[in-house]
Amino acid sequence: MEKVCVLGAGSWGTALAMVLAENGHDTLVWTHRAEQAEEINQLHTNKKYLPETILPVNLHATSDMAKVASHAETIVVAVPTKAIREVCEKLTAELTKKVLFVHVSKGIEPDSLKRISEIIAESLPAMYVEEIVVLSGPSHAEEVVLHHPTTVTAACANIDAAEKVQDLFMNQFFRVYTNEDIIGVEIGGALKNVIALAAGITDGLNYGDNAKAALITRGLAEISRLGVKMGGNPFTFSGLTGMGDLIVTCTSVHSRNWRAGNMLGQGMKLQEVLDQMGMVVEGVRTTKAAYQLAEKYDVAMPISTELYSVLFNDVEPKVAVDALMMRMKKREIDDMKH
Ligand SMILES: NC(=O)C1=CN([C@@H]2O[C@H](COP(=O)(O)OP(=O)(O)OC[C@H]3O[C@@H](n4cnc5c(N)ncnc54)[C@H](OP(=O)(O)O)[C@@H]3O)[C@@H](O)[C@H]2O)C=CC1
Ligand SMILES: O=C(CO)COP(=O)(O)O
Repeated sequence: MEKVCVLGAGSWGTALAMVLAENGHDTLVWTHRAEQAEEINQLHTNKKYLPETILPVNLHATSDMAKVASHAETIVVAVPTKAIREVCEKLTAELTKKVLFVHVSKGIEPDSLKRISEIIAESLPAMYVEEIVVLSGPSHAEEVVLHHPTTVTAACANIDAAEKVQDLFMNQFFRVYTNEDIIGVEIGGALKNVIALAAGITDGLNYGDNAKAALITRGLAEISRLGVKMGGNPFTFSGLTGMGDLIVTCTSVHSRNWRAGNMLGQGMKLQEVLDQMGMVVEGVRTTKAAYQLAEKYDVAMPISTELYSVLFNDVEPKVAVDALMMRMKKREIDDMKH
Protein backbone atom coordinates (compact mmCIF):
# COMPACT_ATOMS: atom_id res chain seq x y z
CA MET A 1 0.00 0.00 0.00
CA GLU A 2 1.39 3.40 -1.07
CA LYS A 3 0.63 6.82 0.39
CA VAL A 4 -0.68 8.89 -2.53
CA CYS A 5 -2.03 12.44 -2.75
CA VAL A 6 -4.01 13.84 -5.65
CA LEU A 7 -3.85 17.63 -6.13
CA GLY A 8 -7.16 18.84 -7.56
CA ALA A 9 -10.68 17.54 -6.88
CA GLY A 10 -12.21 18.23 -10.28
CA SER A 11 -13.66 15.39 -12.32
CA TRP A 12 -10.34 13.79 -13.28
CA GLY A 13 -8.55 14.19 -9.94
CA THR A 14 -11.54 12.69 -8.13
CA ALA A 15 -11.93 9.78 -10.56
CA LEU A 16 -8.22 8.90 -10.30
CA ALA A 17 -8.26 9.22 -6.52
CA MET A 18 -11.14 6.74 -6.59
CA VAL A 19 -9.09 4.28 -8.69
CA LEU A 20 -6.17 4.58 -6.24
CA ALA A 21 -8.37 4.16 -3.15
CA GLU A 22 -10.08 1.15 -4.73
CA ASN A 23 -6.62 -0.32 -5.40
CA GLY A 24 -6.05 -0.19 -1.62
CA HIS A 25 -3.68 2.81 -1.51
CA ASP A 26 -3.85 5.29 1.34
CA THR A 27 -5.25 8.13 -0.79
CA LEU A 28 -5.73 11.78 0.10
CA VAL A 29 -7.19 14.29 -2.36
CA TRP A 30 -6.32 17.98 -1.97
CA THR A 31 -8.74 20.75 -2.96
CA HIS A 32 -8.33 24.50 -2.51
CA ARG A 33 -11.93 24.63 -1.24
CA ALA A 34 -12.39 23.53 2.40
CA GLU A 35 -16.14 22.92 1.93
CA GLN A 36 -15.42 20.47 -0.87
CA ALA A 37 -12.97 18.53 1.34
CA GLU A 38 -15.70 18.42 3.98
CA GLU A 39 -18.23 17.10 1.43
CA ILE A 40 -15.87 14.31 0.31
CA ASN A 41 -15.04 13.32 3.91
CA GLN A 42 -18.58 13.51 5.33
CA LEU A 43 -20.87 12.63 2.43
CA HIS A 44 -18.46 10.72 0.14
CA THR A 45 -19.63 12.74 -2.84
CA ASN A 46 -18.31 15.43 -5.19
CA LYS A 47 -21.62 16.71 -6.55
CA LYS A 48 -20.20 19.56 -8.62
CA TYR A 49 -18.00 17.35 -10.79
CA LEU A 50 -19.32 13.77 -10.52
CA PRO A 51 -22.93 14.18 -9.39
CA GLU A 52 -23.94 10.51 -9.70
CA THR A 53 -20.88 8.99 -7.96
CA ILE A 54 -20.51 7.66 -4.41
CA LEU A 55 -16.83 7.77 -3.47
CA PRO A 56 -15.09 5.00 -1.48
CA VAL A 57 -15.09 5.59 2.30
CA ASN A 58 -11.31 5.09 2.39
CA LEU A 59 -10.83 8.13 0.12
CA HIS A 60 -10.05 11.16 2.27
CA ALA A 61 -9.78 14.86 1.38
CA THR A 62 -8.01 17.90 2.77
CA SER A 63 -7.53 21.56 1.93
CA ASP A 64 -4.32 21.68 3.99
CA MET A 65 -1.20 21.45 1.79
CA ALA A 66 0.97 20.68 4.85
CA LYS A 67 -0.97 17.40 5.25
CA VAL A 68 -0.25 16.57 1.60
CA ALA A 69 3.46 17.13 2.09
CA SER A 70 3.68 15.00 5.23
CA HIS A 71 1.49 12.18 3.81
CA ALA A 72 2.63 11.64 0.27
CA GLU A 73 5.17 9.26 -1.24
CA THR A 74 3.57 9.91 -4.64
CA ILE A 75 1.75 13.10 -5.71
CA VAL A 76 -0.64 13.17 -8.67
CA VAL A 77 -1.04 16.67 -10.14
CA ALA A 78 -4.59 16.95 -11.55
CA VAL A 79 -5.36 20.65 -11.83
CA PRO A 80 -5.81 22.48 -15.17
CA THR A 81 -2.62 23.64 -16.91
CA LYS A 82 -3.10 27.27 -15.96
CA ALA A 83 -3.20 26.40 -12.21
CA ILE A 84 -0.09 24.18 -12.13
CA ARG A 85 2.50 26.84 -11.28
CA GLU A 86 0.36 28.24 -8.44
CA VAL A 87 -0.34 24.80 -6.94
CA CYS A 88 3.34 23.77 -7.18
CA GLU A 89 4.29 26.98 -5.40
CA LYS A 90 1.91 26.15 -2.52
CA LEU A 91 3.34 22.63 -2.36
CA THR A 92 6.97 23.83 -2.43
CA ALA A 93 6.35 25.82 0.74
CA GLU A 94 5.49 22.57 2.58
CA LEU A 95 7.67 19.84 1.02
CA THR A 96 10.38 18.25 3.17
CA LYS A 97 11.13 15.00 1.31
CA LYS A 98 11.59 13.53 -2.16
CA VAL A 99 8.35 12.52 -3.89
CA LEU A 100 7.42 10.73 -7.13
CA PHE A 101 5.28 13.09 -9.24
CA VAL A 102 2.62 11.98 -11.71
CA HIS A 103 0.75 14.51 -13.82
CA VAL A 104 -2.47 13.95 -15.70
CA SER A 105 -3.14 17.40 -17.18
CA LYS A 106 -3.37 17.96 -20.92
CA GLY A 107 -2.10 21.31 -22.09
CA ILE A 108 0.82 23.45 -23.20
CA GLU A 109 1.50 26.84 -21.67
CA PRO A 110 1.11 29.68 -24.21
CA ASP A 111 4.16 31.98 -24.62
CA SER A 112 6.60 29.82 -22.61
CA LEU A 113 5.50 26.86 -24.83
CA LYS A 114 6.38 24.50 -21.99
CA ARG A 115 4.95 21.02 -21.63
CA ILE A 116 3.45 20.16 -18.22
CA SER A 117 6.40 18.07 -17.05
CA GLU A 118 8.66 21.03 -17.87
CA ILE A 119 6.42 23.43 -15.91
CA ILE A 120 6.45 21.09 -12.89
CA ALA A 121 10.24 20.59 -13.08
CA GLU A 122 10.69 24.35 -13.25
CA SER A 123 8.28 25.03 -10.35
CA LEU A 124 9.56 22.53 -7.77
CA PRO A 125 13.01 22.28 -6.16
CA ALA A 126 14.86 19.38 -7.85
CA MET A 127 15.87 17.90 -4.47
CA TYR A 128 12.17 17.06 -3.79
CA VAL A 129 11.46 15.48 -7.19
CA GLU A 130 12.21 11.76 -7.55
CA GLU A 131 10.81 11.67 -11.12
CA ILE A 132 7.95 13.14 -13.16
CA VAL A 133 5.71 10.65 -14.96
CA VAL A 134 2.79 11.57 -17.22
CA LEU A 135 -0.37 9.46 -17.21
CA SER A 136 -2.43 10.06 -20.34
CA GLY A 137 -4.78 8.37 -22.79
CA PRO A 138 -8.43 8.08 -23.83
CA SER A 139 -10.13 8.33 -20.44
CA HIS A 140 -13.19 10.34 -19.50
CA ALA A 141 -13.73 10.53 -15.74
CA GLU A 142 -17.47 9.85 -16.16
CA GLU A 143 -16.72 6.36 -17.54
CA VAL A 144 -13.79 5.56 -15.23
CA VAL A 145 -16.01 5.98 -12.14
CA LEU A 146 -18.48 3.50 -13.69
CA HIS A 147 -15.65 0.95 -14.01
CA HIS A 148 -15.98 0.90 -17.79
CA PRO A 149 -12.81 -0.57 -19.36
CA THR A 150 -10.22 2.18 -19.86
CA THR A 151 -6.64 2.10 -21.13
CA VAL A 152 -3.95 4.73 -20.54
CA THR A 153 -0.17 5.10 -20.74
CA ALA A 154 2.37 6.03 -18.04
CA ALA A 155 5.30 7.79 -19.71
CA CYS A 156 8.75 8.69 -18.44
CA ALA A 157 12.29 8.40 -19.80
CA ASN A 158 13.01 6.48 -16.60
CA ILE A 159 11.07 3.30 -17.31
CA ASP A 160 11.28 2.09 -13.69
CA ALA A 161 9.32 5.17 -12.61
CA ALA A 162 6.76 4.60 -15.39
CA GLU A 163 6.37 0.98 -14.23
CA LYS A 164 5.87 2.09 -10.64
CA VAL A 165 2.99 4.32 -11.77
CA GLN A 166 1.64 1.48 -13.91
CA ASP A 167 1.50 -0.71 -10.78
CA LEU A 168 -0.14 2.00 -8.66
CA PHE A 169 -3.09 2.53 -11.01
CA MET A 170 -3.55 -0.76 -12.85
CA ASN A 171 -6.61 -2.89 -12.12
CA GLN A 172 -9.25 -4.97 -13.89
CA PHE A 173 -11.01 -1.86 -15.28
CA PHE A 174 -8.06 0.48 -15.69
CA ARG A 175 -5.27 -0.95 -17.83
CA VAL A 176 -1.98 0.98 -17.89
CA TYR A 177 0.76 0.65 -20.54
CA THR A 178 4.19 2.29 -20.36
CA ASN A 179 6.12 4.43 -22.85
CA GLU A 180 9.53 6.12 -22.57
CA ASP A 181 8.49 8.97 -24.91
CA ILE A 182 7.28 11.70 -22.56
CA ILE A 183 7.45 14.39 -25.30
CA GLY A 184 5.23 12.47 -27.72
CA VAL A 185 2.75 11.56 -24.96
CA GLU A 186 2.44 15.13 -23.68
CA ILE A 187 2.17 16.66 -27.17
CA GLY A 188 -0.51 14.15 -28.25
CA GLY A 189 -2.53 14.68 -25.06
CA ALA A 190 -2.44 18.45 -25.30
CA LEU A 191 -3.06 18.91 -29.03
CA LYS A 192 -5.94 16.46 -29.35
CA ASN A 193 -8.00 19.03 -27.43
CA VAL A 194 -7.41 21.57 -30.22
CA ILE A 195 -8.64 19.13 -32.87
CA ALA A 196 -11.62 18.14 -30.66
CA LEU A 197 -12.70 21.80 -30.52
CA ALA A 198 -12.56 21.86 -34.32
CA ALA A 199 -14.51 18.57 -34.55
CA GLY A 200 -17.16 20.04 -32.24
CA ILE A 201 -17.39 23.06 -34.52
CA THR A 202 -18.03 20.98 -37.65
CA ASP A 203 -20.66 19.00 -35.73
CA GLY A 204 -22.21 22.29 -34.61
CA LEU A 205 -22.31 23.31 -38.27
CA ASN A 206 -24.03 19.96 -39.04
CA TYR A 207 -21.28 18.97 -41.48
CA GLY A 208 -21.63 15.29 -40.57
CA ASP A 209 -19.31 12.32 -40.37
CA ASN A 210 -17.10 12.85 -43.43
CA ALA A 211 -15.94 16.18 -42.06
CA LYS A 212 -15.26 14.74 -38.62
CA ALA A 213 -13.28 11.79 -39.99
CA ALA A 214 -11.26 14.27 -42.06
CA LEU A 215 -10.52 16.40 -39.00
CA ILE A 216 -9.43 13.41 -36.92
CA THR A 217 -7.12 12.10 -39.66
CA ARG A 218 -5.66 15.39 -40.81
CA GLY A 219 -5.54 16.53 -37.17
CA LEU A 220 -3.39 13.52 -36.32
CA ALA A 221 -1.14 14.38 -39.28
CA GLU A 222 -0.45 17.88 -37.95
CA ILE A 223 -0.05 16.74 -34.33
CA SER A 224 2.48 14.09 -35.43
CA ARG A 225 4.36 16.52 -37.70
CA LEU A 226 4.87 18.93 -34.82
CA GLY A 227 5.47 16.22 -32.20
CA VAL A 228 8.18 14.51 -34.24
CA LYS A 229 9.92 17.83 -34.86
CA MET A 230 9.86 18.46 -31.09
CA GLY A 231 11.54 15.10 -30.47
CA GLY A 232 8.61 12.69 -30.04
CA ASN A 233 8.64 9.10 -31.33
CA PRO A 234 6.47 8.88 -34.51
CA PHE A 235 4.86 5.64 -33.26
CA THR A 236 3.58 7.33 -30.10
CA PHE A 237 1.09 9.35 -32.17
CA SER A 238 -0.72 6.25 -33.41
CA GLY A 239 -0.96 4.91 -29.85
CA LEU A 240 -3.36 5.48 -26.95
CA THR A 241 -2.12 8.97 -26.13
CA GLY A 242 -2.23 10.07 -29.79
CA MET A 243 -4.86 8.52 -32.01
CA GLY A 244 -6.69 6.89 -29.07
CA ASP A 245 -7.24 10.11 -27.17
CA LEU A 246 -7.99 12.02 -30.36
CA ILE A 247 -10.80 9.58 -31.22
CA VAL A 248 -12.42 9.70 -27.78
CA THR A 249 -12.22 13.47 -27.47
CA CYS A 250 -13.58 14.15 -30.97
CA THR A 251 -16.48 11.70 -30.62
CA SER A 252 -17.56 11.57 -26.95
CA VAL A 253 -20.44 13.55 -25.49
CA HIS A 254 -18.37 13.69 -22.28
CA SER A 255 -15.67 15.80 -23.93
CA ARG A 256 -15.67 19.39 -22.74
CA ASN A 257 -13.57 20.41 -25.73
CA TRP A 258 -15.94 18.80 -28.24
CA ARG A 259 -18.98 20.30 -26.45
CA ALA A 260 -17.41 23.77 -26.41
CA GLY A 261 -16.64 23.48 -30.14
CA ASN A 262 -20.18 22.30 -30.80
CA MET A 263 -21.60 25.45 -29.18
CA LEU A 264 -19.19 27.63 -31.18
CA GLY A 265 -20.31 25.91 -34.38
CA GLN A 266 -23.91 26.70 -33.46
CA GLY A 267 -23.04 30.39 -33.32
CA MET A 268 -22.28 31.08 -29.64
CA LYS A 269 -19.38 33.40 -28.74
CA LEU A 270 -16.31 32.00 -26.96
CA GLN A 271 -16.89 33.75 -23.63
CA GLU A 272 -20.55 32.65 -23.50
CA VAL A 273 -19.42 29.06 -24.14
CA LEU A 274 -16.76 29.11 -21.41
CA ASP A 275 -19.20 30.66 -18.91
CA GLN A 276 -21.71 27.91 -19.66
CA MET A 277 -19.18 25.03 -19.39
CA GLY A 278 -18.13 25.58 -15.73
CA MET A 279 -15.27 23.11 -16.27
CA VAL A 280 -11.88 23.51 -17.87
CA VAL A 281 -11.73 23.58 -21.70
CA GLU A 282 -7.98 23.09 -22.08
CA GLY A 283 -8.03 23.31 -25.89
CA VAL A 284 -8.66 27.06 -25.91
CA ARG A 285 -5.33 28.06 -24.35
CA THR A 286 -3.58 25.18 -26.09
CA THR A 287 -4.77 26.53 -29.47
CA LYS A 288 -2.77 29.69 -28.74
CA ALA A 289 0.25 27.53 -27.84
CA ALA A 290 -0.19 25.37 -30.97
CA TYR A 291 -0.30 28.49 -33.16
CA GLN A 292 2.94 29.71 -31.57
CA LEU A 293 4.59 26.26 -31.78
CA ALA A 294 3.74 25.98 -35.49
CA GLU A 295 5.64 29.23 -36.07
CA LYS A 296 8.54 28.32 -33.78
CA TYR A 297 9.13 24.89 -35.35
CA ASP A 298 8.10 25.99 -38.87
CA VAL A 299 5.50 23.21 -39.16
CA ALA A 300 2.27 23.50 -41.15
CA MET A 301 -0.68 23.18 -38.75
CA PRO A 302 -3.61 24.38 -40.84
CA ILE A 303 -6.43 23.16 -38.56
CA SER A 304 -4.88 24.68 -35.43
CA THR A 305 -4.18 27.91 -37.33
CA GLU A 306 -7.76 28.24 -38.60
CA LEU A 307 -9.10 27.43 -35.13
CA TYR A 308 -6.88 30.16 -33.70
CA SER A 309 -8.51 32.68 -36.04
CA VAL A 310 -12.01 31.52 -34.96
CA LEU A 311 -11.21 31.70 -31.24
CA PHE A 312 -9.10 34.84 -31.12
CA ASN A 313 -9.74 36.84 -34.32
CA ASP A 314 -13.53 36.47 -34.56
CA VAL A 315 -13.46 34.59 -37.87
CA GLU A 316 -16.76 32.79 -38.56
CA PRO A 317 -16.43 28.97 -38.18
CA LYS A 318 -17.86 28.40 -41.66
CA VAL A 319 -15.31 30.76 -43.21
CA ALA A 320 -12.50 28.86 -41.43
CA VAL A 321 -13.75 25.51 -42.78
CA ASP A 322 -13.97 26.99 -46.31
CA ALA A 323 -10.37 28.19 -45.96
CA LEU A 324 -9.22 24.67 -44.98
CA MET A 325 -11.02 23.11 -47.94
CA MET A 326 -9.59 25.63 -50.40
CA ARG A 327 -5.94 25.23 -49.39
CA MET A 328 -3.43 24.52 -52.14
CA LYS A 329 -3.69 20.94 -53.46
CA LYS A 330 -1.40 18.37 -51.80
CA ARG A 331 -0.12 14.80 -51.97
CA GLU A 332 -1.57 13.06 -48.89
CA ILE A 333 1.39 11.02 -47.64
CA ASP A 334 4.09 13.58 -48.42
CA ASP A 335 2.04 16.18 -46.56
CA MET A 336 1.82 13.91 -43.48
CA LYS A 337 5.60 13.67 -43.34
CA HIS A 338 6.57 17.33 -43.64
N1 LIG B 1 -12.12 15.16 -16.98
C1 LIG B 1 -11.51 14.16 -17.60
O1 LIG B 1 -12.14 13.15 -17.92
C2 LIG B 1 -10.06 14.24 -17.91
C3 LIG B 1 -9.32 15.39 -17.69
N2 LIG B 1 -7.99 15.41 -17.96
C4 LIG B 1 -7.16 16.58 -17.70
O2 LIG B 1 -7.06 16.76 -16.28
C5 LIG B 1 -6.88 18.14 -15.96
C6 LIG B 1 -7.92 18.54 -14.94
O3 LIG B 1 -9.17 18.39 -15.57
P1 LIG B 1 -10.54 18.15 -14.82
O4 LIG B 1 -10.40 17.47 -13.52
O5 LIG B 1 -11.43 17.52 -15.80
O6 LIG B 1 -10.98 19.68 -14.60
P2 LIG B 1 -12.24 20.23 -13.83
O7 LIG B 1 -12.63 21.48 -14.49
O8 LIG B 1 -13.25 19.14 -13.68
O9 LIG B 1 -11.66 20.53 -12.36
C7 LIG B 1 -10.56 21.35 -12.16
C8 LIG B 1 -10.20 21.30 -10.68
O10 LIG B 1 -9.03 22.09 -10.45
C9 LIG B 1 -9.34 23.05 -9.45
N3 LIG B 1 -8.59 24.29 -9.67
C10 LIG B 1 -8.70 25.17 -10.68
N4 LIG B 1 -7.84 26.19 -10.51
C11 LIG B 1 -7.18 25.95 -9.35
C12 LIG B 1 -6.18 26.64 -8.63
N5 LIG B 1 -5.66 27.77 -9.09
N6 LIG B 1 -5.75 26.10 -7.46
C13 LIG B 1 -6.25 24.95 -7.00
N7 LIG B 1 -7.20 24.23 -7.65
C14 LIG B 1 -7.66 24.73 -8.81
C15 LIG B 1 -10.83 23.29 -9.59
O11 LIG B 1 -11.35 23.90 -8.41
P3 LIG B 1 -12.77 24.68 -8.42
O12 LIG B 1 -13.82 23.62 -8.30
O13 LIG B 1 -12.70 25.57 -7.24
O14 LIG B 1 -12.87 25.43 -9.72
C16 LIG B 1 -11.30 21.85 -9.79
O15 LIG B 1 -11.31 21.15 -8.58
C17 LIG B 1 -7.02 18.90 -17.30
O16 LIG B 1 -5.74 19.21 -17.78
C18 LIG B 1 -7.71 17.90 -18.21
O17 LIG B 1 -7.34 18.08 -19.57
C19 LIG B 1 -7.33 14.32 -18.46
C20 LIG B 1 -8.02 13.17 -18.70
C21 LIG B 1 -9.43 13.04 -18.45
O1 LIG C 1 -8.66 14.11 -22.00
C1 LIG C 1 -9.81 13.75 -21.94
C2 LIG C 1 -10.23 12.37 -22.31
O2 LIG C 1 -9.13 11.53 -22.52
C3 LIG C 1 -10.85 14.71 -21.52
O3 LIG C 1 -11.18 15.50 -22.60
P1 LIG C 1 -12.07 16.81 -22.38
O4 LIG C 1 -11.24 17.75 -21.54
O5 LIG C 1 -12.37 17.34 -23.73
O6 LIG C 1 -13.31 16.37 -21.64
